[in-house]
Amino acid sequence: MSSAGNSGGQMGLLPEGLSDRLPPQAEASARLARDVIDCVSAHGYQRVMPPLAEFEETLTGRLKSARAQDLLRAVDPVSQRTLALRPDMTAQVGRIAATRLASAARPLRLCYSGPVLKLRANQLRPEREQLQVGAELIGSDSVVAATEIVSVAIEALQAAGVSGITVDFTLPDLIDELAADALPLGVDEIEAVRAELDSKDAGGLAELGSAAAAYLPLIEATGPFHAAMERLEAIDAGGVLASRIAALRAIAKPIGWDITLTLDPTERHSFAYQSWFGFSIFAEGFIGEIGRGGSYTIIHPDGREEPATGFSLYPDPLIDAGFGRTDERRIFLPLHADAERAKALRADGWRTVAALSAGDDGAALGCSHWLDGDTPRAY
Ligand SMILES: N[C@@H](Cc1c[nH]c[nH+]1)C(=O)O
Repeated sequence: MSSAGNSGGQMGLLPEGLSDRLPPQAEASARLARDVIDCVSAHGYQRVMPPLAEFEETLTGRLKSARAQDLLRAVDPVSQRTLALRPDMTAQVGRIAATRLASAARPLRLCYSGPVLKLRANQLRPEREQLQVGAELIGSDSVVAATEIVSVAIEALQAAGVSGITVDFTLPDLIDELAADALPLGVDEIEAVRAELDSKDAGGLAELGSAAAAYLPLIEATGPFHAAMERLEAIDAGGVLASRIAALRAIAKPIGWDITLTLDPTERHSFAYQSWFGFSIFAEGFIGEIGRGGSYTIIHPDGREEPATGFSLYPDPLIDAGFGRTDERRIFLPLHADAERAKALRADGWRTVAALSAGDDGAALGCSHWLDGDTPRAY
């Protein structure tokens, strides 16, 4: 969120990582979220508004393989149960899809926008509260579903004025799949191999022994999409890899030439519930990802599993950089200005700022114009 919020004299007024959005960024934030939601809605995604907090177990138990999370928790004096503030709305949408909308027709397209909260900030993003805007396609994790989600995510960012977009494809469950058969690893070895792959440490990986060293070529299969895909193809790991390679190529195919595509097959996302397909979105000039997405599995109350695919954008850095702002025309209305004329100006897109007393100063109140009789005049 805005650095303006916690800077200077405000230091210490709010807990670390939480800040106010002030004008004009608060409005820019709302406008940008609206632009993204409008774009997603135009593709048939209907809005849901889950609550800010819910029982901890419903936040963590609905998505398969969700990692135990650092959550901001409180004991609810009403139910005597532990509540948690949401760190992510995808799990909430999963709960809605598995319960109240369990019998709605599939595929079910839902979208959302709202704040999410992390217990701890990281260096890249010092803010603990972030705006999250996203869409979930429930009932499918097919190539067609993934293609739709990736293209809607890109279109939504473009609708918000973002250019220079890079999409980085990942294969979240690849290590588990390979370890189970083609490149076998013991259960206790998997985490060590993952850690070395996370840090792209070829030396460390080789030191783990010959079974782990079989994963070395995956480190090389990283970078610009087509070259990295060729290196991935050269790895002989049977059907697991072949089907994923074909799927990634199919998803990549319709993506516009103006989008940079990269591959990082072993990259892990923070929430770690993605199944076969994942992606991160970056924009030129911004450090860190501004969106993530992928396929995942929702667990219904009866144990049934349902595939889904979705994305979430985190637009705060865009707002800090001035996206979402418009040139607003503010006009000062002196005392006793004509109310009908003022109404007509508002209908024409002006923002009117009415004097409450003779001493009010329109220019100091941010107006570029004042109403002189019937005529707007520049200060
Ligand atoms: N909510 C996920 C992204 C996602 C949405 N749907 C599926 N994955 C995240 O923020 O990392």
